[in-house]
Amino acid sequence: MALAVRMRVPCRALLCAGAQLRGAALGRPEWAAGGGDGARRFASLRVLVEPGAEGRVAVMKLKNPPVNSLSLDFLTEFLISLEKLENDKAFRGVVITSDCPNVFSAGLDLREMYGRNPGHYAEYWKAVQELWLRLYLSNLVLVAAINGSCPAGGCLMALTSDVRILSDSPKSVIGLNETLLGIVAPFWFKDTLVNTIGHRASERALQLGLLFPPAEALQVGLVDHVVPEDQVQSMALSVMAHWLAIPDHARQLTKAMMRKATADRLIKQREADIQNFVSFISRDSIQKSLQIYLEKLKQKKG
Ligand SMILES: CCC/C=C/C(=O)SCCNC(=O)CCNC(=O)[C@H](O)C(C)(C)COP(=O)([O-])OP(=O)([O-])OC[C@H]1O[C@@H](n2cnc3c(N)ncnc32)[C@H](O)[C@@H]1OP(=O)([O-])[O-]
Repeated sequence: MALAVRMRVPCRALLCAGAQLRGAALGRPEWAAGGGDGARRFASLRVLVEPGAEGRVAVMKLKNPPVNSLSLDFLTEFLISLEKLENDKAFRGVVITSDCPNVFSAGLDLREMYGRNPGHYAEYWKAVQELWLRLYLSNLVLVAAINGSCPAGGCLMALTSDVRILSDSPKSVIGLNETLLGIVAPFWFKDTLVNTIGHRASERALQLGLLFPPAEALQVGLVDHVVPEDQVQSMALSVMAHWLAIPDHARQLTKAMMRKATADRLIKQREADIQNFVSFISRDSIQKSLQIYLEKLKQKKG
C-alpha cells in the first residue's frame, strides 16, 4: 500500500533546514502487505518509490504528468524521497525512471522560469542546484532507466547517474538543448556533460542544442546501453547487480574522488550562481524567448 502525502514544503525550508524535514514530511516508509525486506514502498504525489531487488534496490518513478517537468513541488518531493533512501542503510542502489509514457523528463519547468519574480527564480534555482548536488554526490549507485524523451534538465538528472540505459524508441531523444530555447546551460550542466562525453563532443552538442536519438547517444557515450522499451527496467536491475558486487566503501570513495572537484566548483559559488541565473532569466529578451518556446509547445499540441 502506497502512502500518498500532499506536500508543498517550502524549498527554502527544505534546503536550509533539511535536517528537520528529513523523514518528517513523508513519514517512515510503509511496509507493503506481506512485509519483509524488499516490500518497502512509499510515495508522495509526484514520486513513487518501489522495491527493486532483494531489498537493496529502490525504483524511483517520476510521476509529474504530463511530462515530468521539474517543478518546484516536484523537486521538493524528489529531494525528500532521495534523502530517505540515502539515510536508510537497507538501500544501496536506486533506479530512476518515469511513470509518464514516452517522457523521462521534459527538464526544468518552464513555468517556474517565466513571468515570475526574482525571489521565485532564486528559490527555484537553489532547488535545481540542490537536485544536482544531491544526485551527483550520492553514495547510492544510481542507474537512470530512461524510458522516453530526456531533454535539458531531464538529461542533467540522467547524467548524474552512474549508468544510463535508454529505450530504443524514436521518442527517446536525449541532450542539453538549452540553446534551442535561447537560454544557456550553466557551467555545472556543461561540466557534467564534459565529464561524460568529453570536451569536443560537448562543445558541439551544447552549441547546437543537440537531442541525440538512441543510436547516436550510445555512439557519443551519452548513454551506456540502448535496449528495447520493455527491457529498460530489467536491464537497469541487471546492471545494478553488477555495480552492487563492488564493496560500497571502495566504490563510494572512488565516486567521490572522480566527482568532488566538479561539485566543489558549484559549492564554492552557489550564491553567485543563483544571482547570475536570476539576472539572466529576468532579462526581457530571455523572457521573450521562453514565451515563444512555450507558445510553440502549445501550438504543436493543438
Ligand atoms: C538556464 C536554465 C537551464 C534550463 C534547463 C531546462 O531544462 S529548460 C526545459 C527544456 N525542455 C524542453 O525543451 C522540452 C520541452 N518539451 C517537449 O519537447 C515535449 O513536451 C516533450 C518531447 C518532452 C513531450 O512531448 P509530448 O508531445 O508528450 O507533450 P507536449 O509537448 O504536448 O507537452 C504537454 C504539456 O506539457 C507542457 N510542457 C512540456 N515541456 C514543459 C516544460 N519543460 N515545462 C513546463 N511545461 C512543459 C506543454 O506546454 C504542454 O502543456 P499544455 O499545452 O498541456 O498546457
